[in-house]
Amino acid sequence: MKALVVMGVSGCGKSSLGAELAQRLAWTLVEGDDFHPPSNMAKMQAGQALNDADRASWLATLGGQLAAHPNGVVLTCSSLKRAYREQLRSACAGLGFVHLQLTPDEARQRVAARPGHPFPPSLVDSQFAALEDPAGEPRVLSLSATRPLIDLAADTQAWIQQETSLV
Ligand SMILES: Nc1ncnc2c1ncn2[C@@H]1O[C@H](COP(=O)(O)OP(=O)(O)OP(=O)(O)O)[C@@H](O)[C@H]1O
Ligand SMILES: O=C(O)[C@H](O)[C@@H](O)[C@H](O)[C@H](O)CO
Repeated sequence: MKALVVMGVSGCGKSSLGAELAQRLAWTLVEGDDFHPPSNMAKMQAGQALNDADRASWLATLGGQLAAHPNGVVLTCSSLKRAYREQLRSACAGLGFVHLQLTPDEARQRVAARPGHPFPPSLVDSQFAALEDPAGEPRVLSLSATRPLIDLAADTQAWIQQETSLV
């Protein structure tokens, strides 16, 4: 496995774990949020949740990013719905997903504690409404997002090794 998506609702820790993993694995880090079209950023800043149409071109761009880094890539991307994950899988065979799970209250607290961040706490509920649990899909690791970052990174690394040795 040379490509991994760190997924989950806003505030779950995608950027934190993604950066840690990219450094440990010496893989390229692709921050999904950096690839939103300006219209998506404007919508979120205005307190409106993104819909399928808003996310479609963004996911296509992110699929291109995965394919562009065959030597190892960690992508941070909410990937809330199964169809979104399928779109990314179709761009990158063998793609793995690490799902950082936390409760709505925990997510709200984390998002509220980040003043200046473009994603408003008022949108957290819409993230949970859109979320389709990836458990049971191929190559998915679900972890509790409230565990220490170094433990999350270590468990993910062990899982990648295990998945890779099965190929
Ligand atoms: N394992 C952890 N334990 C405690 N706090 C954490 C952990 N991981 C991240 N955080 C904190 O939670 C907040 C959100 O983290 P981060 O920005 O990485 O989430 P995110 O999923 O990338 O969010 P978004 O998608 O909204 O950008 C930050 O303040 C971060 O320091
Ligand atoms: O699919 C989505 O609704 C978006 O990707 C959001 O999750 C945000 O981009 C991100 O969490 C903001 O920081």
